Amino acid sequence: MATNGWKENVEETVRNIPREVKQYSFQTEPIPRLKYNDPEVEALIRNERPVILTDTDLVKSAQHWNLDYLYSNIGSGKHTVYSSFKNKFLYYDDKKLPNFPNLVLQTNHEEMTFQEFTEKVRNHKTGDKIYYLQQALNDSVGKSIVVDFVKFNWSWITEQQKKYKWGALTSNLLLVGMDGVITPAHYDEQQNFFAQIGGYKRFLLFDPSMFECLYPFPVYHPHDRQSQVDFDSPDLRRFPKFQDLRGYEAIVGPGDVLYLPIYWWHQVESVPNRGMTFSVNFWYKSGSDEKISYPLKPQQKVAMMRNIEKMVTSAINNHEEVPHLMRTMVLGRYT
Ligand SMILES: CCC[C@@H](CC(=O)O)C(=O)C(=O)O
Ligand SMILES: [Zn+2]
Repeated sequence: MATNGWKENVEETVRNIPREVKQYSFQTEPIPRLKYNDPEVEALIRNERPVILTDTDLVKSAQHWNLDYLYSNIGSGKHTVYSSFKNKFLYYDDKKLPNFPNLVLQTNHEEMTFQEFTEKVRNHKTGDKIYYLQQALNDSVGKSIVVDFVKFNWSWITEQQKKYKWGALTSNLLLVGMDGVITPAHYDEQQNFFAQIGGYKRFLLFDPSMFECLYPFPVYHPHDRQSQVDFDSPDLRRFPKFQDLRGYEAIVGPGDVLYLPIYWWHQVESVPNRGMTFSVNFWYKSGSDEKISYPLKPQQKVAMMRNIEKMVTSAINNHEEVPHLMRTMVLGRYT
């Protein structure tokens, strides 16, 4: 069975790819790339610092997943597929759309079988929409996919979950992207072991303290947790602190697992002209801090700001009044 890159020299490829990816206005430094049993790994994960782990065999049983194999084996269930005329797939929460009836969305999503998705990919011509399948792996998939899934290195990842006192595994998202798809900068409220199965992805990561440089949409907005800043053409009048942004960067290839800490911002780009990408993420609820220690960590301040925004929005009972109240509270008083 053709494997999609597991036979390549991933180390050498990830060393050479940086020349192929987009350059942005901000500086980045490399994310450490270590063997899973390197003594440094534990301190990095315990301190919620990102690290790329090699040789975990976490998803080695899926090394043969490619379009043909999934077409023939994933079954006839429906999958959520996002489509866009551009390459950016800015996430939105459907439940918050009613607040913004005039919001222009760059993408929309539809349910289709993997076979329908494959047809769209195979018949794609320049100028057509591009597609990004993003589907939680569940028991609707075919038997051989279940077998591959069961053979993931669950003993290793469950050992990590226990060691770092994380909460429950909430989902495994299967991500199948066409060449060059981009998930713009956002943060998630879960710990994430991001496993790359096929193709190469470039990760740009930013510490939770970069919240003030990335200007997320309001909590009640469909694009909650996503940055308002267009990295390709930043509006520095509205978002001046974007000029102070500093980040981390790395390429992940087949077999790599990125530990993506909760609340860390990330932008993810399928490396252009290297074909489709196949990934599975492992999202875990974060553990509860035994005791609060001061000063608070940046991620704790983000959680606090989110709670304040949620409380104000709910108490004032009209999201259109929130901006004025927030400005009244801060301008001229805390500025
Ligand atoms: C919907 C999730 C997309 C993924 C990024 C990517 O691979 O495009 C991500 O952001 C994450 O795993 O947290
Ligand atoms: Zn994410």
